[in-house]
Amino acid sequence: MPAVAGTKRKAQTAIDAFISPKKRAVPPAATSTSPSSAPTLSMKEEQDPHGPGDSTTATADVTATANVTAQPEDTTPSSSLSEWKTRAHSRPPNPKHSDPTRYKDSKIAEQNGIILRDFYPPEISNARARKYATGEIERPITTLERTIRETQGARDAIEVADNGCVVHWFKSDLRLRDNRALSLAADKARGARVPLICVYLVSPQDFVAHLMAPVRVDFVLRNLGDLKRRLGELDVPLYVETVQKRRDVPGRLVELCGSWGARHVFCNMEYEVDELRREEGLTRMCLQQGIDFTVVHDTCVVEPGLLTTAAGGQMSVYSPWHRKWCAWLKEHPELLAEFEAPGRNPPVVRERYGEVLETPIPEAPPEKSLTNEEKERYARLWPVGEDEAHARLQKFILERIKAYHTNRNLPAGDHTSSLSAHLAAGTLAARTVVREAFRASGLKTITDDRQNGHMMWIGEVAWRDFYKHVLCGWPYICMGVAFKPEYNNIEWEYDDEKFRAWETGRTGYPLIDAAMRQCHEQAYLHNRVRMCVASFLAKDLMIDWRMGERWFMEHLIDGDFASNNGGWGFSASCGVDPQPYFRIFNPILQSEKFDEAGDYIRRWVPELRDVKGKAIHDPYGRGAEALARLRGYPRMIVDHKVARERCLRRYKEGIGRSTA
Ligand SMILES: Cc1cc2nc3c(=O)[nH]c(=O)nc-3n(C[C@H](O)[C@H](O)[C@H](O)COP(=O)(O)OP(=O)(O)OC[C@H]3O[C@@H](n4cnc5c(N)ncnc54)[C@H](O)[C@@H]3O)c2cc1C
Repeated sequence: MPAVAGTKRKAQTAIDAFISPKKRAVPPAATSTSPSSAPTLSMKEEQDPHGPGDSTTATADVTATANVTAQPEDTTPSSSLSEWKTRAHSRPPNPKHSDPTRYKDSKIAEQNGIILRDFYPPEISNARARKYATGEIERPITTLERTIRETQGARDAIEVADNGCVVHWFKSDLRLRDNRALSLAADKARGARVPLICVYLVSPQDFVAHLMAPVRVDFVLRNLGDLKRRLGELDVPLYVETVQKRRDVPGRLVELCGSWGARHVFCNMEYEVDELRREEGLTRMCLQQGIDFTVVHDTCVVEPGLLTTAAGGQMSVYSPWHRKWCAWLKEHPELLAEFEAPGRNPPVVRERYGEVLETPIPEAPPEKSLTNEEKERYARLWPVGEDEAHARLQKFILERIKAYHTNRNLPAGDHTSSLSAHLAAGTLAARTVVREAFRASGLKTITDDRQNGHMMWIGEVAWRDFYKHVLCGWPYICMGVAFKPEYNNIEWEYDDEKFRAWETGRTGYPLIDAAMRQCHEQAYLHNRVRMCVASFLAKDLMIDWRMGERWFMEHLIDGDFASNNGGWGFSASCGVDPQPYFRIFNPILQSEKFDEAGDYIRRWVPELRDVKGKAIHDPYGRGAEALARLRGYPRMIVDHKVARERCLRRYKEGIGRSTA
């Protein structure tokens, strides 16, 4: 990893925790210069012919390398449950997918829209998942880090062309301030007295494969508009292009670099399996074309892999991990140092790259577009841009962070930061928010003190780091299976009617219904109610948690694979450091405890607005039946007591089954 001026950074040891015992020989460095045609990423012969290593969601157990091509062709998206289920899968079956040592028989997951077979093979087998956990199969981050090391010398030898430029590739880091890769790119450009050019490639297939909600696509595109304007003020072009097939994204990037005379591309690392594999392939592919592709850690405060047990093992329990996270920051305060934003480009940029400066931001692809009404509503609710993100952060720190430890669990009112959409899109860095909250705390060190609002909040941001660390260490969670393999044997329900009641907020449990309706309206939910609705789907309805995981991704403005998978795993008890399976949220008690006065329910469930007192939590059971019936509020679709017993039985049976 290149060092960054003013911020001592060390990356290599970080990765040692993930390095598998197997080491490959160093391949000879390629030295050719500018590309004549766009290369594409490809698959090894052992890989799935239907998809490249990819995705932020139910991903393939496949590995992309440079120089081959393979990608799914058809990606017609579908968003409703019935569409998922009626979808015809015309592809001929792949015999490898019936190999039980690699893959499970995925019919149920496929038919219920959990595994997108247009992009990915079936979910992997438990035995194969364990091989990732032990490092027997090399983890994608290990492969990428190894490739970075192996190519370092050859990449360092590449010089900036006299009439060229340096490129920063934006992905989920849509900001100028405190952006590590952008800062490195700007440094390089300044040192060589050449312009900095920025690029963002819109990939509709990635939006579909990664289940990106239309509202999140809209948020990204609106942010790109703001980013382009801000960069434009510095004469830095932001080139945005839609690349229809995601397999063409790497090749197109290389092609653009060739046409701009760029021999250096910088970007920040994303930790989902597809992205790690794509970047690994790109590092080699670029080198073959004489381009130095530099991918660096940025999205976490403490990068994945740095924190291990005393014996060097991976950590899967949050509390001890968090204590280490705090200690690490005490020892390495430079991790909170701000990266410098880019300065003005030299005037030559207008002459040479004038056309790039003028390119527009494309519309959302049709399958991910919003109605005009939705566009206006979300633009009002979720203004974009890094200035907005910083203003939100400062307001939260000034007004609410102090009481965060006492109020954070209350969904009514405004007690949390609502910064998750900005952290997911990268308009704000996690490092920035931790630095600012720490500064405001007036404390000398960051601690795990849960009685202090500032520290409690920083601890929540640490959960975000934790789940990304888990994703790197146990990459099979990207492959359609639970963190805890034995929980893959639980018998789930696939009941359309009940799922529909859940997603439309008509379960008859007021808190659950309020939450789901808020999600439709705002594309956002408070953490407490996320846990409640997730627990209700998985434990009261016994519906496969992965259907809820998908639904969240397709509806949230802050959809983030690692945090979403972590949250669902926590609530359904099959994830990393979850609540025990026998702890089953009682939706009425949760309602009484966290929305005592019923304000949250009354806001989102208008049928119950006039219900008085405690009846708000259970109108049919507590004397408000006539009013609830009159207003058309449904009766409970399951009896919690009965559902609880069924859940305990199913979990026990599932966990007790063979885990092969
Ligand atoms: C089932 C379920 C699904 C979830 N899906 C997502 C998701 O797709 N994207 C997402 O960003 N968060 C997700 N979360 C975590 C959490 O609910 C949200 O981050 C939080 O509610 C966002 O609101 P806020 O910004 O006001 O958070 P604050 O309370 O202000 O917290 C500050 C930041 O810390 C991070 N954070 C807080 N809690 C968590 C947590 N439990 N796990 C990981 N990061 C956390 C977020 O980045 C958040 O913006 C999920 C939680 C559950 C239980």
